[in-house]
Order: sequence, then structure tokens, then C-alpha cells
Amino acid sequence: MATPGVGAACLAPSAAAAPRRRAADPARACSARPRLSLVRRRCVAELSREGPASRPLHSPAQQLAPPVVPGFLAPAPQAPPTLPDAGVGDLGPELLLEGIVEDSVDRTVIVASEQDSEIIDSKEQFPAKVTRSIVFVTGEAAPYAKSGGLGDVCGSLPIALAARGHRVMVVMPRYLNGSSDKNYAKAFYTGKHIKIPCFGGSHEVTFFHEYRDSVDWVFVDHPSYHRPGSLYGDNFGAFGDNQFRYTLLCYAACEAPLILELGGYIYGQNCMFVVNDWHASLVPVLLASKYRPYGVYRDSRSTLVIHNLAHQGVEPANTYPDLGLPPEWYGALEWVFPEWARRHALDKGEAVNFLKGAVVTADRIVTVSQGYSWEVTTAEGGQGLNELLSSRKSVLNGIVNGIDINDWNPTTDTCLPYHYSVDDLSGKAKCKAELQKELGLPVRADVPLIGFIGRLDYQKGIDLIKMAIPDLMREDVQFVMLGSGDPIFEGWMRSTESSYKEKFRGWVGFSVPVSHRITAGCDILLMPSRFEPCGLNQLYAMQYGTIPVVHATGGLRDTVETFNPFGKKGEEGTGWAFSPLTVDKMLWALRTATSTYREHKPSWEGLMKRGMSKDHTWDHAAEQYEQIFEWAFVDQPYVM
Ligand SMILES: Nc1ncnc2c1ncn2[C@@H]1O[C@H](COP(=O)(O)OP(=O)(O)O[C@H]2O[C@H](CO)[C@@H](O)[C@H](O)[C@H]2O)[C@@H](O)[C@H]1O
Repeated sequence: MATPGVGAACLAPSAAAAPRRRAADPARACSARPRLSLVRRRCVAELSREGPASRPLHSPAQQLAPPVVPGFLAPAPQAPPTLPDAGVGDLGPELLLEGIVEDSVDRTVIVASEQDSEIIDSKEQFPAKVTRSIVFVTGEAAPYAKSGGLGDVCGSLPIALAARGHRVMVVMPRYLNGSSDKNYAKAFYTGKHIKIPCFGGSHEVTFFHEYRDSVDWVFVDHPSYHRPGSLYGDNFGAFGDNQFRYTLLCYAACEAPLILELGGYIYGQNCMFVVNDWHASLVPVLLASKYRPYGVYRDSRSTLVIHNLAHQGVEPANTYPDLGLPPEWYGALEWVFPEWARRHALDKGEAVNFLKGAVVTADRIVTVSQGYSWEVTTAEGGQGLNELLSSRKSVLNGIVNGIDINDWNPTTDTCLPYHYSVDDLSGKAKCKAELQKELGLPVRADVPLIGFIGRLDYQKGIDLIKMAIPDLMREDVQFVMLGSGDPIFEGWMRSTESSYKEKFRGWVGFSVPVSHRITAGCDILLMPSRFEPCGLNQLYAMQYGTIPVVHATGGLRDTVETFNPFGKKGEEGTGWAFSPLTVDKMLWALRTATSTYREHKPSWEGLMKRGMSKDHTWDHAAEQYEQIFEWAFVDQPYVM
């Protein structure tokens, strides 16, 4: 059955206005649902151990009920969930629930039986003080699709928030490119599809779903996500229809909480949308221009997370009508290039800018480190958005990323030949020897092995490495680089390898297992990034006892403390953060690091252990995100 969805709802505002007002009550009723769902989720987790995960939690009567009207008119479910009869005996006494209600304070009350009622304080079960429905919207999330750090964060932060008690959905494209298709094997068609009115037509997208690690992973399916190449482009550059592809994603993400009954229940209108980078930036604009004027999503808020300001989703101004937004909202996306950036005398520099749209309509803005939250307000770091971001300073915060320590843990990492920990570092030396063997470098414990992992991009300072290599290769060091991107640098890596066969290896490509082995096997990780909103590799390095040598910028400055042998409590620091960004300064930092490695073994071990002992988990960051969400809900929506 075709679903009217946003298309029908938004194109006929007058007709839809009345039912939308009627939908307000069920929406308020929805506000209690997240906590109900948490308890239900625990049941699902238990049930899935006993039998098929797809076993419905709603009663047969509910299953036979006529389908609700989809789109943003969807009414709230009428009845609380009841547990299925079958299998209940296997579930253990704590799951023999007769009903779930909410008391007047912030607690979930589970009525266990008539004789015995038990109050479980949700704060004891889950660390979050207030639990919410959170909808992440992103262009990528690991392990489904990853091109860089955005994928890592959107693959792990939602899980951390769900573990703290929130109901979390992640909406992203279902990319099928031949090699990553298997990643979506456990995602099933939800039976929901909507038609999106944009780009001069009505485009049907369908929704797939997988419930994993207590998170609802929702994949938007459309033929434009099915093509060879990487997520955003191929050998010929960025895909020409990226604006179309991510417009679809944003529309679909706005509809998903209203129409998808995940685990039996929709998320409803009381959500926190977490929109990541430009791919998701149309979401707050849509909320403001196409939903709230009709009474929908007035109880929702949005947080824009800026992972990288360098990519803003800018296209010519004449594409605005394609976006399906009301004409009077043009100003939200309007972008005028400065004169020096225009191509010819008649070019007026007029464009639409997705990220700018989110900067002016989101309720809160988060950058992925505190240092970067200041840098984006400066002319040097603001990439043209600095004045706008400065004007929103009161809602701009920085939160340093965490890392997924299930994935990045030297004691359990399945990509490593040997394991090690802060208490027993012997496995790290073996990992180094194995890596040298794998790369065909001389197997020597005494030579410092320096690594680089990352996109071969101007941001990452590859040109500095290129300039420094002749000097560096005169020293007794080994250097391995893993990266892909700019074909010029890919070619340079290959030719440098043939010039310095005994010392340099350039691995051109994208390989997650190799990145783990390099992180573990190297002694030093080099990150001369020109700017770095947060950086994850330095966090992975510290977790693996590999010493980061970084340019003191953005998140690198926030997370790497320069080694100080004469600190108050003795030796201090976890690496070297150098500044300014020059070849000489970088070489100085590398030489200081390599001589410490050779001549001051106990200091080196101290550096390793301090890095490994730091808490890099998501726990702290997740708590800070919760605080931001709370502040957002205290305020009215920024654009009503
Ligand atoms: N060739 C390759 N093979 C295998 N793995 C590779 C690889 N190239 C890169 N990676 C992996 O991709 C990730 C890169 O993450 P970063 O945070 O360093 O940079 P990125 O610029 O993509 O992210 C942006 O978003 C993140 C998340 O917020 C910010 O930390 C960052 O500063 C910002 O630029 C790491 O997991 C790294 O191991």
C-alpha cells in the first residue's frame, strides 16, 4: 500500500490542519512512552535469547487492528504492551510482568504480580536522569557504512546513549555498492514506504530496520544509494546528485519517528533529532518549515553535531525549488560566496548551503571538541560560517568524542595477532614485530616505528609529511602510512615506498583491520592535521599504548598532553602536541619523541601507561550530550 507520508501531508496544509490539531493529544500521550519502551526492550532482549526476536509483543487483537494512518497524523497506540503467553515461563521471575505504568515522579513502576509489586527506580537501572526518544540522522554509521570518523561516532554514540536508558533510532541510507551489501543482511523491510515531493517529482523511499545493541537502526532505501564507489563519490569525484540523495534522507528521517512502529510502537513527536554534518542538515529546516507550522513536532528539538565544517553541502541557488521547501524559507539556506570565490565577473555567488540551514534552525549546536567549538567562531576556522556560529554562541558547545572500546581494545581486538594491556605490554612488542613482518620491513625492536592513518586530504596535513620525508628518512626510523583519497598523494605514497624500501611503506586503500594492526604495532602515531574537529586516531593510539605526535589544534590539543619530564607529580603527559604547523616543528616533535623512545625507556613506558589508563569511553560524553538535550527541551524550539 502506498503511504501518503510527508508528501500528502505537507502538500495539502489546509486539509491537514484540522487532523493535525487532533493529533496533539496522542502526541502528549506519547511522552510517557520512552520509559515504557525501555522496560519492553529488556523483555525483547530476554525473549530473543529464548526464541525468535520477531515474536510480537502486542496482543493478537492489536495485530489485527486496522493499520494506523501513516505520516505525521499517526495516532499514538491505544494500549500498553502485553507480554505474549508463549515462552513466559522461561523468562525468569523478574519478567513475569502484568503491566507497566508510570508514577507521578520520574520512576518506572513495574507491577510484578498482585501480591508483590516492585518499584524499580529507573536511575538505578540506567544512568540517564531523564530518558528520551533520540533520532540520529547521519550519512554513515559503522559497521554498516564508514568513510571516516563520522561513521565511528554514529556507530557508537547511539549505543552508549541507549545503554544509558534512552530509546534511540539511527536513520541512514541503505548503501548497496557490491562490497558492503552484506552489512545490511540483518535489516528487514518494515513494510513502510513514503513518497517524497522534491526535485520535480515524487520519489518513493522504503524503510529497512535492524534492532541491534538496543538501538533501532533504520535504513532508507532508494536506487540513488545503490551504486559502486564510496559513500559520497567515486574515482571521478563527488556524486553529482548528493544534494538529492541527502534531501531524501532528511525527509525520510522526519517521517520515520511518526510512521515506523519499531518493536510495536512509533517514536512519536517528542524526539530529540541529532543531525550530523551537512547530510542531515535539512532536518531542522524541515521541522521548522514543514512540520511545526501545522502543529507537528512542536515537542521535538534538534541538535546539530558538527564533525567537520569543511563540508557544508553547497549547491547553486537555482536548486532551491528542487528541495520542496516553501519559497519564503529560502533565506534559511541562502549563501553568498565572497567575491574572491566567484568564478567570473557575472557570477553573483548565490548558493544554497545545507549546513548553514541547520546552523540557523537547530536548537543546539555541538562540535566534537571544545577547542573546535571556539575555532569555528574564528575567521581562520569558521569556513565562512564563523559569524553565524558566533551569533549562536549561547547554544554552541563542544563535547570530545569517545571511542567504542569494544571495538578498540588491545586486550580483545580480533584484528591483532597478540593481545596486551596496561599491566602486561609484552604483546605490543610482538604486534610490532608482526607488523614489520607483514609490511616487509626489517624486524627490529630498537627502531621507532611511526604510523599515519587517515584520509589523504588537505585537512590531514599530508603535504607536510611529504615535505618532511626526505629529512626523516635520513634518520634511523621506520614509517608506515595507511590512507586513501587524493590521487596525487596516493601516487606519492607508492613512489616514496620504492625510494625508501627499507624504511617506508605506503598502504593505499581503506582497511579497518590494517588500521587496527598499525595502531597497535607502531610506537608513534603522527597527526599533523591542519585542523581537527576532534580526531579519533589519537584516542585509539593512546588506548593502544602508541604515542601520539600531533599538531596542537582542535580536538588534538584537547586530548593530547605534551610530555613533561618535570611535572608537579613527576613525569606528565601522553604525547607531543606541536605548534605552529611547520615542517621544522613537526620534525622537532618527532625527533624528541624518537630520542625519548631510544634513550629514556622508563619515561616511554610511563607515556604509554598514562595514555592507556585514560578513560576514552563514551560514558562521559554521553552524559554531556544528555545535558545539552535537557537545555534544548527547557527552551522553546529555536524556530517555531
Ligand atoms: N585508509 C583507512 N583505512 C582504515 N581506516 C581508516 C582509513 N582512513 C581513515 N580511517 C579511519 O577513519 C576514522 C577517521 O577518523 P578521524 O576522526 O581521524 O577523521 P575524519 O576526518 O574522518 O572525521 C571527522 O569526524 C570525526 C568524528 O567526529 C572527528 O573526530 C574528526 O576530527 C573529523 O574530521 C578512524 O577510525 C580511522 O581509523
